[in-house]
Amino acid sequence: MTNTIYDDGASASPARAKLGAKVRAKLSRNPMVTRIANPKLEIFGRAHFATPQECAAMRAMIDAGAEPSALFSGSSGSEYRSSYSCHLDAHDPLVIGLTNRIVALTGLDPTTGETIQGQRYTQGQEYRLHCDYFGITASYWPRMRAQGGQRCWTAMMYLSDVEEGGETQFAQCGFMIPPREGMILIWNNLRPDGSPNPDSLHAALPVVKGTKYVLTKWFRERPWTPGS
Ligand SMILES: O=C(O)CCC(=O)C(=O)O
Ligand SMILES: [Fe+2]
Repeated sequence: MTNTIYDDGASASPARAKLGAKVRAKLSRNPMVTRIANPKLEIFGRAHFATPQECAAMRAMIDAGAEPSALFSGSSGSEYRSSYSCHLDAHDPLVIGLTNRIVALTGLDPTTGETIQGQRYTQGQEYRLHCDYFGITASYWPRMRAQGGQRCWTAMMYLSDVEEGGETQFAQCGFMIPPREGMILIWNNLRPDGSPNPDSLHAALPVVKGTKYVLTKWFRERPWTPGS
């Protein structure tokens, strides 16, 4: 007899649906949070989540730590994501404080959150269309599955305005969001039933003028254990 482990990474999941409902409820009752009305995607925004001083400090952290972005698969070509990125030091007091605030805002379990990633896009740099959830046919999926499973929610904060370009475009949903310093976006990469939502497809459009800085924190369905 073989041991078959049922892989629900690409299907509906009551556990992920429950997680989605919890975060949705928490964000929906926060008067500082706005839901961006769209039938295809659950996405919320909160302006001035971080102060200009905090944003400046985090931009400096990214400038100090930036190295060319690595994509998981490595197969999409170097032009796929041309920004510079780094993992922020999880022991830095500012990073700890911000992480705590993101957790408080969303109600997500802090143990499910990946390390915050900082990214910087200079003129012409972009992050082409992609989904944040994992495809279960990808070579890295078995490892990602063991290390916390699907990415459910994305919290992304703009650390700068951008003079021109650099919008976050949700291509299937017909809208894009211009970067505003201090604003955080939180979206569900899954449908209400916990299955991956292809309409969460998004891109960081090329920066035309100026420099764009963002922080991204992805949350998994289970505690994140990168070392396992
Ligand atoms: O920089 C952006 O606007 C989008 C970033 C993004 O999609 C990500 O970090 O997953
Ligand atoms: Fe993304």
